[in-house]
This record gives sequence, structure tokens and C-alpha cells, in this order.
Amino acid sequence: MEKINKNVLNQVIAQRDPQSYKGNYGKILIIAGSTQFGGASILCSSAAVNSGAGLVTVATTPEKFTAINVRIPEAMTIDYHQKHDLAQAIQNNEVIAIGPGLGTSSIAKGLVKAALRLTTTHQTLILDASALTLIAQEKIPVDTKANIVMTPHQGEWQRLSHLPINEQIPENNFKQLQSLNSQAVLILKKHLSEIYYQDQVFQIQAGNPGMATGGMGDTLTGIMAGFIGQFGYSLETISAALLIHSLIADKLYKDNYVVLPSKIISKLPKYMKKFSQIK
Ligand SMILES: NC(=O)C1=CN([C@@H]2O[C@H](COP(=O)(O)OP(=O)(O)OC[C@H]3O[C@@H](n4cnc5c(N)ncnc54)[C@H](OP(=O)(O)O)[C@@H]3O)[C@@H](O)[C@H]2O)[C@@H](O)CC1
Ligand SMILES: Nc1ncnc2c1ncn2[C@@H]1O[C@H](COP(=O)(O)OP(=O)(O)O)[C@@H](O)[C@H]1O
Ligand SMILES: [Mg+2]
Repeated sequence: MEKINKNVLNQVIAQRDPQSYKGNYGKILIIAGSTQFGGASILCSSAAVNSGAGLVTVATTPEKFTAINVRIPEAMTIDYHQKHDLAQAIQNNEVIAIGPGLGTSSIAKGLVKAALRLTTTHQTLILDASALTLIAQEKIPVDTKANIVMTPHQGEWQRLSHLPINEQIPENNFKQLQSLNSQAVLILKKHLSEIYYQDQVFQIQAGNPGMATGGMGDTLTGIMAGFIGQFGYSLETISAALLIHSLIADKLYKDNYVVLPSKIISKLPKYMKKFSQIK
């Protein structure tokens, strides 16, 4: 299994062109949150904004608009119950991330189906959390022309792949990924997370048990969306997003017993600046 080299961060995180504007840094739609899980949509969208995404829209339940606007005023909000608005937003954004805090209601199921149906080539669809649980439970085909990145933790991957955690070894994981969608990238989140990309598997050499706290994966999804929106869909971009999340966490873990997702988010701009300057 190949290790992901830290140099990927210098490669991917480019210095900004002086002539650029927000439209150059990705339009991101995050379909997330529900009555029970508002925080997931806040963490995911603030991770996308702090990782440099040009424009971030959160499709969520209107009861969470105020909380989102207060915590992350840079993000826009739309009501995911409004089918026409949602369809338009799916078509108008370059990266769509769905799942954090969405829950498994029939509304959430409709949203996952809409995201798969309405995305197409040149877009990236990131499937996380409840979206993955719904795909597994409802046997929703992972069928879209968009690039797909799936980010399950081991429990979610067990539901999707039917592999018990002790059988989640590369050979089995590849086989199950093939049967879900042969083009999809799998990020299997765990201690030393793995990326399954085409027929190769890569592993990060960062991360710590201080990260074992709710909202940590929702944060990764926002970083992944922000990175793909700005730097384009590629193995390098995906690796850089996965790595920076855990590297910042490792830095925080040196003098913090637990690593809060919101602290990782607040450190992103400074870290990215540092890597953009090392060439
Ligand atoms: N602030 C917010 O709004 C937050 C909102 N959140 C949102 O909550 C929703 C539910 O997501 P979820 O991940 O919390 O629960 P679920 O889908 O039931 O999976 C857990 C099951 O898998 C198993 N399991 C095995 N290995 C595992 C592993 N390595 N890591 C984790 N679990 C592992 C585990 O086993 P057990 O612990 O029971 O032994 C259990 O059976 C989702 O939308 C998410 O975005 C959260 O992000 C928190 C903050
Ligand atoms: N012991 C650990 N070592 C390294 N990374 C960890 C550890 N525990 C959790 N993580 C990381 O934290 C994140 C947890 O994701 P997830 O379970 O989806 O969180 P949530 O859904 O609560 O936001 C993953 O990126 C995972 O790799
Ligand atoms: Mg999660």
C-alpha cells in the first residue's frame, strides 16, 4: 500500500492569481443537516469556506438557516424541500456534497436520489454519512456521470459493502467498490485512512485518536468539497484534502487532549498559506 507523501500539499495548494475572483475557486453545494443534526451542516460548510471555496451554498431545513447564517455568514442557504430550487442548485454547482447530518427520512432519501439523478459530467458528487447509509439501506444505485467520491467510516462501509470491519482489506474493498460503482473513489476513514483510486490504494500517515469526536468526518467532507472546487478533481487533490485534515489535527493533538473539528477549520487558511508558499 503506497503512502501519501506530504509533498502533495505543496503541489496542489497553488498561489492565487492576482486577477482571480470568487468564481475561480469553485461553486459548492452542501446538502446537509436536519432537525436533529444541525451542527453537521455548519461544520461541513465552514470547512468548505475556510478551505477557500469561492461560493458555498447549504441546502438544508429552513429552521437551521439562522444558525448557519450566524456561524458561517459567508455561506448561502436554500430550503431543500423546494424541489425546483434544489434541482437548480444541483445543476449550477460544480461540487455537490451530500449526507452530513441529513438523517434517513423519506425527504433525505429523495434528496440522495435527486443528487444522483441530476449531477452530470464535469461535476463531482461527494457522498458521505447519511447519504451512504441511505444508499445501503434503500439499495439506491450509485449511478451518475459525475465524478464520485465516497467517504464512509468503517461502520458505513460495512453497511455499503457487507464486509465486517475485520474483513475490510484492500482486496475485498476493491471488489465491493467495483460492484457499487467502478469509477468511484473510496476514502475509507479510520486510523490511517485509505484512498481507493482506480486500481491503486494509498494510505495517509497522519491522524490521531484525538480526532475521535462527532463532526470530524463532516469537516473532512467540507474540506474535500473546497479542495476539489478550487484545485480540480484528481487523486492529488483528494489526497491533499485528506492529509491536511489529519495534519492539522496532529498539530493540535500535541497540546490538546481532544481535537475539535471547529479548531481544525479555523486553522485551515493559515496552513494552506504555508503550503502554497513552499514550492
Ligand atoms: N453535530 C452533528 O450534527 C453531528 C452529526 N452527525 C451525523 O449523524 C448521522 C449519523 O452518523 P454516525 O456516524 O454518527 O452514525 P451511524 O451512521 O449510525 O454510524 C455509526 C454506526 O457505525 C458503527 N461504526 C463502526 N465503526 C465505526 C467507525 N470507525 N466510526 C463510526 N462508527 C462506526 C457504530 O458502531 P458502535 O459505535 O455502535 O459500536 C454504529 O453502529 C450522520 O448524518 C452524521 O453526519 C455526526 O457526524 C455527529 C455530529
Ligand atoms: N483513532 C483515530 N485515528 C485517526 N483518525 C481518526 C481516529 N478516529 C477518528 N478519526 C478520523 O475522524 C474522522 C471521523 O469521521 P466520521 O466518523 O465520519 O465523523 P462524523 O460523522 O462524526 O463527522 C475520520 O476522518 C477518521 O479518520
Ligand atoms: Mg461521518
